[in-house]
Amino acid sequence: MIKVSVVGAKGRMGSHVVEAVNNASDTQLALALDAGDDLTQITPDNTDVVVEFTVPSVSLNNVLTLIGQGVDVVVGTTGWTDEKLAQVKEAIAQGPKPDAQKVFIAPNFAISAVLADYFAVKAAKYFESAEVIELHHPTKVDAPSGTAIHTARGIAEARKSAGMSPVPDATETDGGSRGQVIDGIHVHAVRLRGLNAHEEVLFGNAGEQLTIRADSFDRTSFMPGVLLAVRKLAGDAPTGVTVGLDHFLDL
Ligand SMILES: NC(=O)C1=CN([C@@H]2O[C@H](COP(=O)(O)OP(=O)(O)OC[C@H]3O[C@@H](n4cnc5c(N)ncnc54)[C@H](O)[C@@H]3O)[C@@H](O)[C@H]2O)C=CC1
Ligand SMILES: O=C(O)C1=N[C@H](C(=O)O)C[C@H](O)C1
Repeated sequence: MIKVSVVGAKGRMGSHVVEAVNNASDTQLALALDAGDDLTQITPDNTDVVVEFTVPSVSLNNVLTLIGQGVDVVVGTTGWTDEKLAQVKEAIAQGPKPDAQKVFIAPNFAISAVLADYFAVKAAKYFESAEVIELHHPTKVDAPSGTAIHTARGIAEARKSAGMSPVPDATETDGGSRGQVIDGIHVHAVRLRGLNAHEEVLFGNAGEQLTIRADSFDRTSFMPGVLLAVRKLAGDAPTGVTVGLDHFLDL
């Protein structure tokens, strides 16, 4: 049995993870902690893998603490920058198991979203224009979504590798309607009661358009991916920091 502790256990995602861990035949819940709890209760004696779903403002500190505790971590919280990833790598190097520590961060655990992201990167070099629209529930604290940032960066990287010019855009006045520009790709965020987590990637050429859309209607959609990551970390996942569930899929 894989012993799993959950940090952020009272949240929308954390509570689903607690249920998924309790229901799976090869995992058992160790500790379920939330804001105000002492994470140093989590040790290699009681936990094989920690799942962290909290808020972007605290996630880095939680991960650094958990590395210090010598436990492997699956992170679903958003807000990861290159600077934060560098701090995680440094903490691993200075931590109790520099050669064995595993930290896995997924912008999105839903297979639909991971595949949409993958297909978007494949399509990117064939289209002159590309824009990303993410649509979420109105209780989400961050915008744009971590997934949309990841998708935009992937498209930008593919365009750069293909030697493409910037996307065409004749806008002269913009009060914010053109969205946030991430590595040259415009990203738009919608917040609407009734939605859960959705993303559309729009590609355009003269006379044609490709739309790639992923819809997570319910948070249960993330749980197979979370459990896959837990099993990989307890098994043959690489040491160090890995970003993206695509690394654990046969794509
Ligand atoms: N990677 C993925 O597939 C997904 C990622 N997310 C991300 O997961 C994060 C959490 O989302 P939700 O569960 O919807 O948020 P939420 O607000 O429902 O839950 C966050 C939980 O973290 C707790 N928390 C706050 N500070 C804490 C601390 N210092 N230590 C421990 N717990 C603390 C809160 O009390 C709350 O229970 C967000 O960044 C969201 O974007 C959400 C869905 C899927
Ligand atoms: O907050 C959410 O709900 C989600 N957050 C993640 C993100 O920001 O990409 C993943 C998914 O979109 C749901």
